[in-house]
Amino acid sequence: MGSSLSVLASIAILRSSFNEFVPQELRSYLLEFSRRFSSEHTVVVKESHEGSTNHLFNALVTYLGSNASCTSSASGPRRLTVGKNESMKVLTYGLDRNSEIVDDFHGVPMKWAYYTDFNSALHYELRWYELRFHKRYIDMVKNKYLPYILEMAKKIKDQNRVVKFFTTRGGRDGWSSKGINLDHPMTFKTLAMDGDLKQKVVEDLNSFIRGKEYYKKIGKVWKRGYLLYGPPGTGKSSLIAAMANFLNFDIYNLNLSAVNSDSSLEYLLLHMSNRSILVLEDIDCSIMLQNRQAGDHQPDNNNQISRPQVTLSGLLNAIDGLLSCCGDERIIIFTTNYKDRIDPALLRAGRMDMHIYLSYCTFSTFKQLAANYLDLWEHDLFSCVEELIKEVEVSPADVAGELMKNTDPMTSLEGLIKFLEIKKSEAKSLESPPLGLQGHEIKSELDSNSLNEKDKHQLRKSCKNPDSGDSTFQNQKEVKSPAAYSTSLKEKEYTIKAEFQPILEAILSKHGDIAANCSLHSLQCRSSFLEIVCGIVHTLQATEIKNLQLLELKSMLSSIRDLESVELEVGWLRQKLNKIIQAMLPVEQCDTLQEFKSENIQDIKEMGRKAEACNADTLTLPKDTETIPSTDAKLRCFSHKSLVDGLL
Ligand SMILES: Nc1ncnc2c1ncn2[C@@H]1O[C@H](COP(=O)(O)OP(=O)(O)OP(=O)(O)O)[C@@H](O)[C@H]1O
Repeated sequence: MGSSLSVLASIAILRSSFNEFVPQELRSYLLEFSRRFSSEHTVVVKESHEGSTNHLFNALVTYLGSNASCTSSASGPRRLTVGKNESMKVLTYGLDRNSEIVDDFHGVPMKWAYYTDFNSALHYELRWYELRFHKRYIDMVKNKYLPYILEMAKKIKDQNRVVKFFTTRGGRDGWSSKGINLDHPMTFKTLAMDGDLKQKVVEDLNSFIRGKEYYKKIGKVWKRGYLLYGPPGTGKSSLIAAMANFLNFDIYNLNLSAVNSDSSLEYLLLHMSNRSILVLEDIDCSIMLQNRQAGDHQPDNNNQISRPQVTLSGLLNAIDGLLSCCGDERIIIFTTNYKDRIDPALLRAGRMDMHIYLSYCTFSTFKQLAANYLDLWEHDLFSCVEELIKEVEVSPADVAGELMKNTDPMTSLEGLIKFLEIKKSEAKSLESPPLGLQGHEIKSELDSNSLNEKDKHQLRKSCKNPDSGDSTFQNQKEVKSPAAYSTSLKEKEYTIKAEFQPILEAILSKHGDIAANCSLHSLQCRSSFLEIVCGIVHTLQATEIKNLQLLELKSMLSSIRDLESVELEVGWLRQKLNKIIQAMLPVEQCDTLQEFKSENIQDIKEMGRKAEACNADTLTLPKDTETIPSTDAKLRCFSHKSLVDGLL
């Protein structure tokens, strides 16, 4: 055994010395001569092929390098190169020049050697691989082995590459050029998800990845869509990171509201790489798609030109039109806090293949979080957490936040229990609000986009009867205490006057984040604008309609138009105001007519006196033109009279 090894070693040394010391021309000649009498076939793979990069050569660098790093037998190479590339997660190996390796393919030895030669005239290093195998395997090499190398090299690269994160701010600007490394540590192991949902997602991803042939067979583009929905902090972004880490797919995060046309969207999609995840977060509020099907520039009903954006049809085409065929292994993910606000066309099967609901924290989710954060699988306090968590709605993010506060399990769990108890009492106080107007009443008043008969009746009544107290908007003093809303306001992060907080909460809970699409980016500016909205609602609530001046309402309307010009979604308030103004117009007219009437009664009396003085009836008008009313005046007098009569 020992002697045969030393013979093999000597042969290897002789061969490499031959390669190193015998000039290339002579080597080629001798090799060519020996091949004539050999049963072996040789295939040469050069670095460049027909003037361009040879992908097979690059695949061999990866494939043979990976094989060489695992081979420790005598068939392995004598010298290896090793390095760490920025785009790779691991060390990568390669054959050093004049090294050889034998790869076993279905029991057939495939003998590889790597050579280099420096061309001093061109100052260029030629590099190539040579494969030697028995002649009878020529078909196997051509049809199976070489394609296998291409596929395996791709797999090895895909497994080891660093996941990148790309983002964009505008369409034509394209994606951030190199992307940044996605260092998100979330994996399916650390992601807390209920029951077998996690398993189902993993299986779905696996069958998608393995499904290339299947997709080809059924004539479907190799892509998959997921809709992730659920309250804030339930793990939608974490699930995306876990998917990207699991598949080693790059993430392309697209803020649709920053893309200003369908063609810009096309441009972005065409410039995404394969094996990537396109993420459209908060799809319900990143863009108003429903009414934007006709074109990029859609004037709204106030004759204002809205900022050009992507249309619904543009987005649909991007997801499953011809455009979607321009890539392979693509995943598209929509996230939303409000599934019901998404156009059904976007959700149908084939576009969004799997709808995944991320729920508030359950006991099972909590246990996974406790294992992650505290290395804790059982504890006496778990039963207490289990009882509380059934009764309150807290997100995994909230629970994770509490568990992170202390590394001591007991202190951490006690902190969490305290937090859950506070949440529970907050929820109770919301269920039984103080006397007077309740939050949902404000909501329902603000909700109705059109005045129904009851509204009109109430409006008329409140205009006629100042003391009825039955106005459309109730006094703000009666609204729930701000404390009851503090948590959700904190989540939205807007900072506004304390007195407006309940109003903002009511607005956000009904209409969602109306500032989500706002063209102003800082929270401070958005908060100031939201404060204006709250101010208008407050005035409407606190003032009897009869005391509101038309002028004041019109000035509110123009403020709302300004707010809409910075993309604040206050259409609901504009419509309400318009209705109020329209309903108030007859009242205003009535006031004018009253004034008109009393003026004309004076006129009529005056004319009567003049007629008596002239000793003539009202139809025989005085000759004196200065005292005779003009035809216009007569007509006015009659029409006033008829109007006055009508009013009296
Ligand atoms: N299911 C979960 N498993 C593990 N950690 C979680 C989970 N959900 C939330 N977290 C923790 O809470 C943080 C915030 O969660 P994440 O951003 O994923 O929620 P989200 O649903 O995307 O929220 P939003 O709707 O506000 O964007 C995460 O960084 C993670 O630490």
